[in-house]
Amino acid sequence: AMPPYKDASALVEVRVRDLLGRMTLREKAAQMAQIERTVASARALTELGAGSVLNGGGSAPGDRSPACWADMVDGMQRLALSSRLGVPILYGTDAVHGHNNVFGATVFPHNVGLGAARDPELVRRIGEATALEVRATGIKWTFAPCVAVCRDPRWGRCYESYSEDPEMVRSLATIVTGLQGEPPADHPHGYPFLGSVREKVLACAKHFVGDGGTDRGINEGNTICSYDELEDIHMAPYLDCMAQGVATVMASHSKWNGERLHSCRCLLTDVLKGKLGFKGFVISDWKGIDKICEPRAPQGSEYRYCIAQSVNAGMDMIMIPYRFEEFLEHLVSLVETGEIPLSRIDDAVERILRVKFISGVFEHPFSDPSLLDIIGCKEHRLLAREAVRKSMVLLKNGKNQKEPFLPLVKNVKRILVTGTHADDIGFQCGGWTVGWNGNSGKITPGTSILEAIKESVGVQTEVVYEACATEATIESGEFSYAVVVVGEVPYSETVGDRTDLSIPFNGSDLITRVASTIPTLVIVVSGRPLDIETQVLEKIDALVAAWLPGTEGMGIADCLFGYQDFVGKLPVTWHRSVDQLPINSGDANYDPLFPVGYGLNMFQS
Ligand SMILES: OC[C@@H]1[C@@H](O)[C@H](O)[C@@H](O)c2nc(CNc3ccccc3)cn21
Repeated sequence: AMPPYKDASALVEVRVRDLLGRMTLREKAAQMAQIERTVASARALTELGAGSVLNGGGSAPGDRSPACWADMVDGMQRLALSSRLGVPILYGTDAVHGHNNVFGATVFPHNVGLGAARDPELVRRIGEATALEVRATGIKWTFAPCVAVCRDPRWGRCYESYSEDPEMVRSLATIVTGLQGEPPADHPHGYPFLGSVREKVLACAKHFVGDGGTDRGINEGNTICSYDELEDIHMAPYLDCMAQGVATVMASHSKWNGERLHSCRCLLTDVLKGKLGFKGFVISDWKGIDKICEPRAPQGSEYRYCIAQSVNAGMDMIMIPYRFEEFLEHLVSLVETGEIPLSRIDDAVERILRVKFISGVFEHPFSDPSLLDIIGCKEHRLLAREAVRKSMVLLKNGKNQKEPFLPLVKNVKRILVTGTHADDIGFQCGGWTVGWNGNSGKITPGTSILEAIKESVGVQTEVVYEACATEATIESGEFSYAVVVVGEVPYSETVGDRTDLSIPFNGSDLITRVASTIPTLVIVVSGRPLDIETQVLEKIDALVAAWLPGTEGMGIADCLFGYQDFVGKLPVTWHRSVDQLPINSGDANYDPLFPVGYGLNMFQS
């Protein structure tokens, strides 16, 4: 007869119990390992039975086409299914603003822009579209949403946070339902959920907990606050994710009052699994356990100790990603010596198997080619365009109260478009796009801001474009107005940590040169507020924060030319000077350049 764990009609917990009972200690330990795709060999997947595979940011197969991805994942699955018990892998990827590693995928605005749009239903629909594009490549798990509450824009991951306001972050946790599907009303609290095998993916709430609150915004740094503050500001969004049946949680590299999250039993086990009742599994971040021995010993050393500390603290799956066999030897040995109780291993594997059974991967282990052409489809790009439009924040509109500068007039004779970010898809997508840190240029199909402006103006209008307008051009006269598009180059994680938030590439200088002669709209393409000096702000006629809009630049033009009004409001404080940081709504003597919630419509000025 068919063993219960292979019986799709059996209860999940019955299947978990049956399979767990058949596994050797080594097979259990292997299920707790997540390895990188470049080391996912037949030995790792068939002989040793690693539980999960991921691609690190930017790591991609072949020409990174959708078909290439699906073939890769299916190939790995076939290897896993040939293991002794035929336990399929869960393949995970960072689809954090669309399926951003895949060439041709729809790239949505990063989270800070969605925070400006403040539309929970829109975010749910983005989750739905993202899930479909991820499933089209045979992948069933994304390391999203990041529910960080960013309290200091010097943090390199500020743009991955919806807002500095925990209530705003909580309201946008609806992406979990978009990604996973809506659990039934009687769904048990904390239990993982997945709606449809074909169209939904497992989500991962990250990074637990306090990643956005580190001192001076230092990535992987130390969040110094009381337990109440940690709970009220940084932990609150996890309740909303769990209420939607989020299947996995990723631990943060950061520390809380000096205690490293990756080995913090209190927060990972007593709070998350105990008090909050989380029944999915907790995964480490990339080489996250390697740092546990610091500062006593260099990261990556004392691996056995790091494994023991982390697993005993409640880590269920380790994103190793390269030292799999070493990990396996140590973990088996640690259980044999009793340094890690077998009951802890059984708890971890039970959680992992529970999520795997829930995900349907036992019944549907392979990709669904019929979904392939949904990647980057028109409908998803229109959804992204709507998100871009709703994320635009109008910060200045006219030099005096009576005459709004926007909407821009379409049928004018001649306009100037200039700035480093006017015609660069890579820049407008930001980090975690095709490459881990993102790139510049035509990295994937999309519409740049310049192309969107050209598409929107009248046929007689001459659009003059120079990345860095020369004096000769500026003085050549007859420009009805200029659009200066400046901002930050793409970055991710620590690479994005800044103490200086001035506009790169001498953006302020370009703005001043243009605005001295021509009526000027400035668009800032950035993952966070940048320094706008008073004299620059006074010189320009209008200012729009575009955040990191992704591939659908038309959404920006929709607002600039008045097809739709501006609805975006600041999700983060726009500081006057970095000397004020950290500065958050609710602070005493809160004196920002623009407060959280600020945003004009085009009739205001
Ligand atoms: O990509 C997996 C995780 C991601 O989900 C986490 O949010 C993030 O903290 C994270 N950082 C890395 C490190 N990525 C990396 C990429 C290229 C070279 C080396 C490391 C991996 N990951």
